[in-house]
Amino acid sequence: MMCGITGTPGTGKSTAADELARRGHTVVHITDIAQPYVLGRDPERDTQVIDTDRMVDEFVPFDGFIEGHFAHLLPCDRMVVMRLRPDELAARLRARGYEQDKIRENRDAEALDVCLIETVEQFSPNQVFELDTTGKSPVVCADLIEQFYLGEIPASFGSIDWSSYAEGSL
Ligand SMILES: Nc1ncnc2c1ncn2[C@@H]1O[C@H](COP(=O)(O)OP(=O)(O)OP(=O)(O)O)[C@@H](O)[C@H]1O
Repeated sequence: MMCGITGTPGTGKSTAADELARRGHTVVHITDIAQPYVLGRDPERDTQVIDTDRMVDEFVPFDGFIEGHFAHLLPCDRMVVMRLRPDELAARLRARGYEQDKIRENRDAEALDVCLIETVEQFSPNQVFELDTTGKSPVVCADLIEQFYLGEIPASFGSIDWSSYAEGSL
């Protein structure tokens, strides 16, 4: 059983995944396997361009958690989409030193459910768990992810509406 953990940058994916690793689960961070697939840099978006097609083709599934923004492209059995209220997300990205444009792009993507939509397009409803992390500690987030992984809580998504946060001033 391989469970993907995806979400907008800053929602706490790697922090929760590190907690799962501390509990003894096998955890792979996509950032640790992506290097051979880097095609170059997109200066406008200040991000690396990854050959995701080749990465997906060469990926070998395993038992555990695969964490990262592209996890929903991989052959996961279950998917967790981590969410964070957009104003909180913007504050976190500001604290990380992100440029205003990048904060706005990610805040708006979170407000408009971009990651969730991409995930539900790839998986069936009984595979997707949308986790609102707002106000939850990394330990509580890891607890909920673990319970979903073990089948102790059901798939669910679609109850969040943060559209009013999109395109507002920062
Ligand atoms: N549940 C939480 N509560 C409060 N702060 C958190 C929580 N989870 C993560 N953080 C903090 O938020 C920041 C972003 O967390 P993290 O790096 O885990 O996000 P991410 O989704 O993996 O981001 P990226 O996709 O850019 O790697 C870090 O400073 C981290 O300490």
